Amino acid sequence: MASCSLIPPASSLVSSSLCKLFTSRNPMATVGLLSFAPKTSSFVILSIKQRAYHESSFRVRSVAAPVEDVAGFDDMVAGTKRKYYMLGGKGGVGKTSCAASLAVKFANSGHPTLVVSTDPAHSLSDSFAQDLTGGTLVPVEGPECPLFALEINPDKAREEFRSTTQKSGGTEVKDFMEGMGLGMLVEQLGELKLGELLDTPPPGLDEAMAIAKVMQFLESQEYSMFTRIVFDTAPTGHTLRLLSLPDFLDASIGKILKLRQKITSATSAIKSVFGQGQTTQQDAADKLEQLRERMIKVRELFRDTDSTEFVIVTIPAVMAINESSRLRASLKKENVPVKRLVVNQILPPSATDCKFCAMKRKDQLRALDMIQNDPELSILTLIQGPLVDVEIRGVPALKFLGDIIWK
Ligand SMILES: Nc1ncnc2c1ncn2[C@@H]1O[C@H](COP(=O)(O)OP(=O)(O)OP(=O)(O)O)[C@@H](O)[C@H]1O
Repeated sequence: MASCSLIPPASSLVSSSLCKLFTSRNPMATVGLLSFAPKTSSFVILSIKQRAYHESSFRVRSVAAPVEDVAGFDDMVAGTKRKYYMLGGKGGVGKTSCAASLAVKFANSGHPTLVVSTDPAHSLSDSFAQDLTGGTLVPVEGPECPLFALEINPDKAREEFRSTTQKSGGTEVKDFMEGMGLGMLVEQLGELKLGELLDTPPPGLDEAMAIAKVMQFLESQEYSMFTRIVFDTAPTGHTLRLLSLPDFLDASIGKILKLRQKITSATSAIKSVFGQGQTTQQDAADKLEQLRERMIKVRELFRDTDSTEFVIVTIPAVMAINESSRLRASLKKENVPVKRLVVNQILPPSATDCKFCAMKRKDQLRALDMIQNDPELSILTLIQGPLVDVEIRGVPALKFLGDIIWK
């Protein structure tokens, strides 16, 4: 008599069907699945037939792409190791409301939590209905466990950095170097146009510097208590540019640092008479090196599947969904882990729709259908957030929204 006993981890539907198929062909066998290699879609089956073990391997032609096993909020809240959640998407879809509600939920679940905004148009203060401005840690009143907010002003972060690096372009150094016959190096320094870089920064630099600033904070003792960090990021375009920025900065800062190496090793005479000039040059170079290192950390943080998750927030509208699909594709290209898609502002069910609501609902259903057929989005765990009839402001409202969305 055929029997099919599965050896863990063979517990999926696919493996159980496969065992049944195997036993129907080998009625005298007792089988178990030994392993499954998703890349090659190969199964190895162990069977016991006539008191002997046999191993057979199968290649399955088409296996549906395994949807990543994502549990709900339980999975997000489990463990005390620090985890980062970045919420991003098109402007106005509800990123801040979702980020703030997630932060409240983490805090109410016992995690000392930090919610950070790196969006130049901050709305955390509006969302919490408390003044959280100032660029430093501000406690949020209301949740059961400590919840702090940090609104980083990207302009200020850039200005701070700029004031130190500017010193390196001082005429004293240039004159001195001309005098030493190193005019060529001065020209090269000029070509780097560091001042201009900071006056008209490439898109994404502001956001990158803001996140770099957060990384700097997070290294300090004061921040060591936080086990959950939620980022309310800038709208999609900024996020995408931010992701490609570290490579650009790495290259340009690398160039500057190489030049510094040249200058400092060019002649020991420069070192001995550089005096103040050398110190400022050194300060600026150190600052640049620090920025470069932080950029690398930011990039690593975004790609660390163990500690970081990027949650895409969208609404059931064609334009927003198209943008989310592009965002997901770009994040995938950059190896940024994405598991969940929040579709916010879905019309709640109603028995008596007015004409406007009926049309709107039809439109939303069409958009939701698009998600199911979108190769980038259909694989994500879908979280539906209802459109609520009051503005979401303040901790009680955020708790209410969080309890609906983060389950
Ligand atoms: N599910 C919802 N039901 C009702 N109103 C909502 C919902 N989600 C968000 N809102 C409201 O929509 C507005 C925009 O939300 P929010 O500021 O969170 O969006 P955002 O994506 O962060 O915007 P921005 O890109 O401008 O920063 C706010 O007034 C907020 O209260």
